[in-house]
Amino acid sequence: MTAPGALPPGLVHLPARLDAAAQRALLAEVRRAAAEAPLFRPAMPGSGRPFSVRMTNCGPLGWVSDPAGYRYQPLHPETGRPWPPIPAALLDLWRELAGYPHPPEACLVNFYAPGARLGLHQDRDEADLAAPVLSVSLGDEALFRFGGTARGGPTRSLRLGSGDVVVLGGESRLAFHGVDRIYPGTSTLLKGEGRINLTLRRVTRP
Ligand SMILES: O=C(O)CCC(=O)C(=O)O
Ligand SMILES: [Fe+2]
Repeated sequence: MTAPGALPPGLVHLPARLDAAAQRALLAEVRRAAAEAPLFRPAMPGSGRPFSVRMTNCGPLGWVSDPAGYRYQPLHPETGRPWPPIPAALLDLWRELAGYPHPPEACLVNFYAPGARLGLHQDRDEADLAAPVLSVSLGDEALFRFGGTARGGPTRSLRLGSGDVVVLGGESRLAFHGVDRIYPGTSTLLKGEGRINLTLRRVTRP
């Protein structure tokens, strides 16, 4: 599935960076966070078309999307409460891997049920593009597609498994990327089928 050859500069894939115990511990943290800040279904700006992915957030800021647009906000759109804190294990991972001296402000939690996908996009709602985007996968495998920084350019695919970390930094910070599909039944980490992706981002300039 993965095209041969090196990944583009700034795109780092660390397969199974978290071992099984670390994945279980992180999943327990994510469950606690989702109990406090329930998953919600975002909608596309303008059309209001619902995402197939459900989301929640941890951290001082959370990413939301609704007919009014994409934005970061400090409060959950449905409960009106602040997002729970980012799990310490994720902050440690950021310190180790981000190459950026300030903490992330948002941890977007994406839940992909079988059939969910995320179209090709750039992560560009952040003011400080010097910070990378760092994401961790938990649960079923996913087909992750990435390209360059121009829409419509060539793309390649990478299969992401549970515990994998992907960093989009440097020249790849604004690379187009998305998730074409997940592969139900390829992991036993979650109780049922599905995939969780945790995406850490610095939003504001320090
Ligand atoms: O699920 C993934 O691996 C990617 C998620 C993503 O690109 C995003 O939330 O912006
Ligand atoms: Fe993204």
